[in-house]
Parts: sequence; C-alpha cells; structure tokens
Amino acid sequence: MSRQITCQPLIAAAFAPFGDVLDCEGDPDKIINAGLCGRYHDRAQMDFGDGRAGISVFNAQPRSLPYTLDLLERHPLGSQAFIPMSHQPFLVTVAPDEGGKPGVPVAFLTEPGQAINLHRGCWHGVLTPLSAPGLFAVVDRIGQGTNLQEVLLDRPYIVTA
Ligand SMILES: NC(=O)N[C@@H](O)C(=O)O
Ligand code: NI
Repeated sequence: MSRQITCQPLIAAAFAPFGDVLDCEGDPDKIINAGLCGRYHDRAQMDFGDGRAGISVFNAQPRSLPYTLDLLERHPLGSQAFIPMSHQPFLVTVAPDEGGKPGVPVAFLTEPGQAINLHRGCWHGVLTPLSAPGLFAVVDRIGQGTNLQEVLLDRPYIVTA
C-alpha cells in the first residue's frame, strides 16, 4: 500500500532544513562586470569534510509525475548540489532524519532557473529530472570513505504534482 505526497513550490524557507535554494530571487548581493551582471554571492553551505569539491556532469533519464519514490539516500561525508544545465523544472525529494532513518519525505518542484544544494547528511531522492535533457552539474565530495547510505522503502511514496 503506497502513500501519497504532493509537490510544493521550492521556497528557500521551506527547504532550509534540508539545504539551500540557488536562484536570483530578490536583489543581487553585488553588481559586477561593468554593471552587466548581478552576483548572488556565496549562497550554498557546502561541506566536503576531509575530501575535496568535485564537479561532475549527470545525464539523467527524465521521470514523470506521479513518481514512485522508493529509495532515499544520504551522503554522510559531504554536501551535494544539483545545478540544471537546462532551463527546466525538476523534482526534489528530501526527508528529515529520524533516528538514523528517513522520516516522511517532502517533495518540491523547482522553477526553471533554480538549483539546490543538499546539506551534508540530508536524506534525499536521487537526481530527478522531469524533462529532457536531464543534464546537471553536480558539486559534491570527492574523497575516501563511504559517502552513500541508501534506504529502500518498504512502502513507496507516490509523488504527485
Ligand atoms: N550517486 C550519485 O552520484 N548521485 C546520487 O547521490 C544522487 O543524489 O543522485
Ligand atoms: Ni545523492
């Protein structure tokens, strides 16, 4: 018997317990490049522990809503940022930690032009594009040690728009 969760808009305050929203909401922190660019400066709490930052490119298969969320994971050693390389919304699923296991997930639908940075150790669903191309730059930890903990849910969640 599956359980249902409904997507909500990706708003920084709602996402704050899980990570950072990267977008150009509001005024820029700095105007640079001869006044031709607004810089939204240093907007992510990145953490790579004893490793280093790496940038990888993910080419992920698009999924569709309603989406079956049956796996949650976390990276205990570092943060992970999903930065779309297309101007498309994508699905973000996260969950609070409850005694070392994920609690009830929360689903967000991004606006085009939004990216996210998952804080170190935040439970999340894997990168979930909703349209092609599923191209993303991913900034996460490169280093030794096991940086992936996965939980297969005995009862999946159905994520709806
Ligand atoms: N495994 C991997 O590199 N990606 C996942 O961590 C993910 O969150 O998509
Ligand atoms: Ni991940």
